[in-house]
Parts: sequence; structure tokens; C-alpha cells
Amino acid sequence: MHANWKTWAHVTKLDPDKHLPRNVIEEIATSGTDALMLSGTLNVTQENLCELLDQVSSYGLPLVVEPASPDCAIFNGAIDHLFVPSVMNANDVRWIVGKHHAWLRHASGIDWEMVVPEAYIVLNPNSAVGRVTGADCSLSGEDVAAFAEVADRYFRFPIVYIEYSGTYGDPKIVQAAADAVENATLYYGGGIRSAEQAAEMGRIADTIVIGNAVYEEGIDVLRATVRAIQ
Ligand SMILES: CC(C)=CCC/C(C)=C/CC/C(C)=C/CC/C(C)=C/COP(=O)(O)OP(=O)(O)O
Ligand SMILES: O=P(O)(O)OC[C@@H](O)CO
Ligand SMILES: [Mg+2]
Repeated sequence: MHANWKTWAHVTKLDPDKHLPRNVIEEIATSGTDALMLSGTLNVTQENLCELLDQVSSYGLPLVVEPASPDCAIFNGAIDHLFVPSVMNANDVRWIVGKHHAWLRHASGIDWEMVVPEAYIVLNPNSAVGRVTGADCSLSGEDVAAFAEVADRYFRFPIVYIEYSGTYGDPKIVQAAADAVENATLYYGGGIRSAEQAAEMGRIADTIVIGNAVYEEGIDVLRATVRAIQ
């Protein structure tokens, strides 16, 4: 079923905990970005998630919900995919499989056709996701490559996600992950705020994710990141 997500080069991540005026949402949806991902680590509730979903659902763009907790794993008719993270470099098993166990223990009616598992490698210890998961972010390129390979070749995750949320990452580290991954789609996200940065990470990863820039820089920067990878 629709594995179209494998062709996306540019994804915009919108945070249900933040607000954007309607005209800005329209500009984002028509910016040329390939898909919208609704996600955040902190303060995401079913309520603000569904509110944002309502605001973005009329533009015909693919919509992904990426839950940071089981209560946000919703299967609303407007959603195309549910991207469910596991954090490879977390030391607490909750962030690898524990939340997932709790989810399936209590959930009913999961539409598995919509679910796409993601292997996160979290590399900014000061990001919300870094702090919440306590991920071990002091990794060498070799370490990151080993996590990427175990995620791709052993666990067979369809997505490996190099996550620097809030800060621009080290292209050499992202390259190490790219060299290690054979089958998975490689996502890069974190600190992209210019065409140059989008182009640089876009040459290495299959898909780049723009988050904070949408809120802090504005639509012209988003458009420039779209053009930069075409
Ligand atoms: C089992 C289910 C359904 C959910 C659990 C999924 C897990 C393990 C989540 C762990 C945390 C994680 C990887 C969340 C993904 C979303 C993400 C990284 C959002 C970006 O977060 P930040 O940008 O750091 O946070 P804020 O934007 O909220 O500050
Ligand atoms: O918000 P930024 O720093 O752009 O990061 C994007 C995304 O990877 C966050 O999960
Ligand atoms: Mg964020």
C-alpha cells in the first residue's frame, strides 16, 4: 500500500504545540514540500494534534503523524501514515520498545498498513527529544554507522533518522550513516535554516526535515530549502 513516502526529499515538520496563522499554513502547504509531518516531543496532546490536523488537511499534501507517546498514535481519516520512532541510542528500553509494548497492550484497531517504523539516532543532547530519552549523544562516526547498520540490516527498519533537532549537524556523521545504510531511507533533521544547509544535507540523506525554521525564519527560508534540493 502507498509506499510513496520513499520518494519524498523534503518534509516539513509542524509542531502541534505551536501556532501558525492560516495564511502561513497555506504558504507552507504550497511551498513545494513533499509532505507534512505533525510531531513534537513536548506538550503534544490528541487535542492540539487534531486541531493542527484540521488546519492542514485540505491541501492534498501527504500527512504523517509521528507520535512521541501512545496517546498520540491516532488513525484519523485525514492521515496517510503513522511514523513510529524507536531511539536506537537510548539506554532506557522504554524508548526502544517499552512505549510500543504499552501501546499495543492497550490499543485496539491498529491499522498496520499505515504504520512505518523509524530508527532514530538522537545526536543533540540539549534537544527536547535528547533530554526526554536520555539518549547517549556522544557518538563517533563509527558508532553512528554501527547503529545505522543494525537498524537497517538487522532490525530492517524502513527509515533511519539522524536527529539533531534544534542544531545543525555534522555532515561527516550523516555521511557515515549514509555509507552504512543499504536499504532504509535515510532521514536528516536538525537546524536547517538556509538553502546551503538544505543542499549539503540533501546531498547525503534521502530526505531532509525542516522544523523550527518554519516558525523562526519564515516562508522564504522554507521555499529556499525546497529549491535547494531540486
Ligand atoms: C509507541 C509510540 C506510539 C510512541 C513512542 C515513540 C517514542 C519511542 C518516542 C521517543 C521520542 C521521539 C523520538 C519522538 C519523535 C518526535 C520528535 C523527535 C520530535 C522533535 O522533538 P523536539 O524538536 O526535540 O521537541 P519539541 O519540538 O517538542 O521541543
Ligand atoms: O526543528 P529542526 O531543528 O529543524 O529539526 C527538524 C526535526 O528533525 C525535528 O524533529
Ligand atoms: Mg521541535
